Amino acid sequence: FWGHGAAIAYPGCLWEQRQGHPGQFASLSQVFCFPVFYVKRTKNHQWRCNEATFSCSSAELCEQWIQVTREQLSLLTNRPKRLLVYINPFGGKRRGKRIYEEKVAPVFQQAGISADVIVTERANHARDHLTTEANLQQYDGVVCVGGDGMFSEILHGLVARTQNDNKVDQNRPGAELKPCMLRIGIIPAGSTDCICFATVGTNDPVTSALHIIIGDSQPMDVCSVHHNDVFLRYSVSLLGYGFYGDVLADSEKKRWLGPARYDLSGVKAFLCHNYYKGTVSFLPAEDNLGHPRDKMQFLCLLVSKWFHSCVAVSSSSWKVICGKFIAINAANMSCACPRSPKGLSPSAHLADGTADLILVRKCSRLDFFRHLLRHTNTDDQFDHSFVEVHRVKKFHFEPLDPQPLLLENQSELPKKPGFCPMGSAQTTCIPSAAHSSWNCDGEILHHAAIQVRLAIHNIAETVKRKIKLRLHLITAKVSCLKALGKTDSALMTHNSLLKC
Ligand SMILES: Nc1ncnc2c1ncn2[C@@H]1O[C@H](COP(=O)(O)OP(=O)(O)OP(=O)(O)O)[C@@H](O)[C@H]1O
Repeated sequence: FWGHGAAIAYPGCLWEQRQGHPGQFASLSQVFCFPVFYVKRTKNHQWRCNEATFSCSSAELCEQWIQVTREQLSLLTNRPKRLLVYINPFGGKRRGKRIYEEKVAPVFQQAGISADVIVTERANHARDHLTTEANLQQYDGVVCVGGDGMFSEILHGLVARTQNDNKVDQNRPGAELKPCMLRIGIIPAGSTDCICFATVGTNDPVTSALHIIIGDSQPMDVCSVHHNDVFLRYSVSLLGYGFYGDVLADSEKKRWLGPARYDLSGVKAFLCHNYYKGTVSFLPAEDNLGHPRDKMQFLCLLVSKWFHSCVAVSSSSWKVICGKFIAINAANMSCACPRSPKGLSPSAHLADGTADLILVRKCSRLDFFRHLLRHTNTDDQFDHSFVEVHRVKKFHFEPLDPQPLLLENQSELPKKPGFCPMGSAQTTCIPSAAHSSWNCDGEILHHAAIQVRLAIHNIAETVKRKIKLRLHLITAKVSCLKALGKTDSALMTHNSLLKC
């Protein structure tokens, strides 16, 4: 079972089974069996839970197998045993609770995972609970049942809690933030679920549950967004000004429409064809971190980056671009979703300490349509004279005209009841036609002028963790075979696994 997937749970029971031969009377014989549940990869990156039944000729051998398997599984320390689950009952088509109860809870139970479930009662309930109340010591991870907005809420809660516990002031622009020790699992139950799609490759609750059970992990970069040295929010996927900001701002007024609101607001923003004047300045990433138009495969680049990151490469200097922009997008990850399987920036990486800054300058409506259309097919969306893309470590945006009214110490314009910003001394502005708003992972930021920098990233840890997991698997199988006296097979497994 190691070859095709990883064993996830086994009740370790023995039972009697009737055996017969075709055309003969079924004879009653005692066979000792034990089931092993394992992950099977199906099409489109989806995973399913399968069961294999192993039979042994004697009870002792069966017991021995169960014990050895149990011991080996207990060595896989990256698998969670206790989880804290937050369900947004209002995300997407409002099916979060049902999805969890019908598709996820049974698999967790089968894998012996205990879960404390909190169904949120208001926006930011999960964030506040994580920041102040939750006893995080007793959990191996936090699970988000909802969409990108809910994920962002949980991320903010966890990051804030980690900084508070480590006495780091997250509001200070240059603060060295501490990475979070707890992992966040995502069960897709929102409208777009872009973060789940970009990390797992599909929006399927059972697949996500299985990834959580076997302890898969994928570190991510987290960007911090400030306005005049005041902290606004963190971002892990998309920061979009202009087109994507306008789509979000309009779609928030149509929440009652469900996921269809994005289509309607998208068409409206496209027909409005607004452009915004301003200055973008950015610090380009080092050359060894690749370019957004590279066609290199994700994993190869990730590993090569890890090696290259050991070599000191001098940083370039800041670059400044002024102009009229239809869209300014910063993608921390590909931002792929079912409608745009390649995403906004197909070769953006999840944990390399950079973001891809995409500038779409003022162009005709038809040209912009051609650019948008390329997000849905295999053509290169950057291959237009009015589009430029840079891999960056930091960037600032300043609108040409200063924003009109700033109301000190008031909360940001509410996106929905109960929404309040993360920063302490917030300043608020009223959006005007000369300015768009920023779409920060699906949340609106009304400040046009922002400063963005990569705040947390830990690529070396990923690679280390993956190597460690592989070694565990090899040793587990070899020990199983040795325990059963199959030394030759153990040696063969050891050699063949080491080769791959
Ligand atoms: N009980 C609740 N009542 C109202 N709002 C909530 C509640 N729980 C969470 N929220 C808020 O709902 C917002 C949207 O939730 P979520 O991201 O799950 O769904 P979505 O917006 O439909 O999906 P997506 O973000 O993928 O487009 C989140 O920003 C979250 O803060």
